[in-house]
Amino acid sequence: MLAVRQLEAGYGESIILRDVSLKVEPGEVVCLLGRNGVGKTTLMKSIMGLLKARHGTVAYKGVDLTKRAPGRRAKSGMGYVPQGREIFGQLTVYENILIGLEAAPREGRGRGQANMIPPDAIAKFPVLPEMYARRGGDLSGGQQQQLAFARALASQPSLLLLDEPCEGIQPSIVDDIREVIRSIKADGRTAILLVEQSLDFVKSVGDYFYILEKGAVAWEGTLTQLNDDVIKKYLTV
Ligand SMILES: Nc1ncnc2c1ncn2[C@@H]1O[C@H](COP(=O)(O)OP(=O)(O)OP(=O)(O)O)[C@@H](O)[C@H]1O
Repeated sequence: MLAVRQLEAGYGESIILRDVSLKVEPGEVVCLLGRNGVGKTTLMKSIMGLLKARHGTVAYKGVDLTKRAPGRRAKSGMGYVPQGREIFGQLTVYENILIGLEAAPREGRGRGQANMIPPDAIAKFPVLPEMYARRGGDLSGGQQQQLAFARALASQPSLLLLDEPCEGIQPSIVDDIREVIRSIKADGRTAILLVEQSLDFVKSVGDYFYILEKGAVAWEGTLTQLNDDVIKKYLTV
């Protein structure tokens, strides 16, 4: 479903990602690991089209999207929960979710449904409807993270890019997010690419793992292959 091939990307003069290739299939949670600054967020941005590829390709459902803008990638089914959440602080919770809905493909939605938030996106976060009228900026970090998730789910994506969804979040909401990821995985239709620092968390949801080092894939494998030696070599600070 998502196939990144020999991707090279960077900022200005500096090349950050070198020759990165990876795949994510529906029903699978693929985790992207690596120490701080190795290029995980840069890779997520490149997949979403927020950063141009200098070399290589990003293909999705068999279509080469490398030259397409982020909006068109979202309309093709990519949902993005960015690091730091990037909630619109002045907009209400409801308006924030509507912005996610804008990314949804128009076809398949009948008249009168254009502004309908899919019940599925909200059912996973029952606390949100109670806060529809509040400003996004007034929510706690954990509530904002749930909002960012619901905003991404509003477009009913078939690929979810999650960049550190548990960063700075209290344990009870981390548990909620784990359950949401598991339920999305269980439906078998959605592919998930997850960046997360907590090894316990990624081990509890992940099917396959890529480790980046200096912007390149240094290791890849399954949960059982992700042993103490690999962790010590590539992840321990
Ligand atoms: N907008 C930018 N302009 C220039 N350099 C950047 C920019 N964003 C990131 N970098 C650099 O790119 C490299 C990779 O950063 P990136 O945020 O992708 O790493 P990361 O693996 O996600 O790190 P972390 O775990 O700390 O979030 C770092 O050296 C960083 O300083």
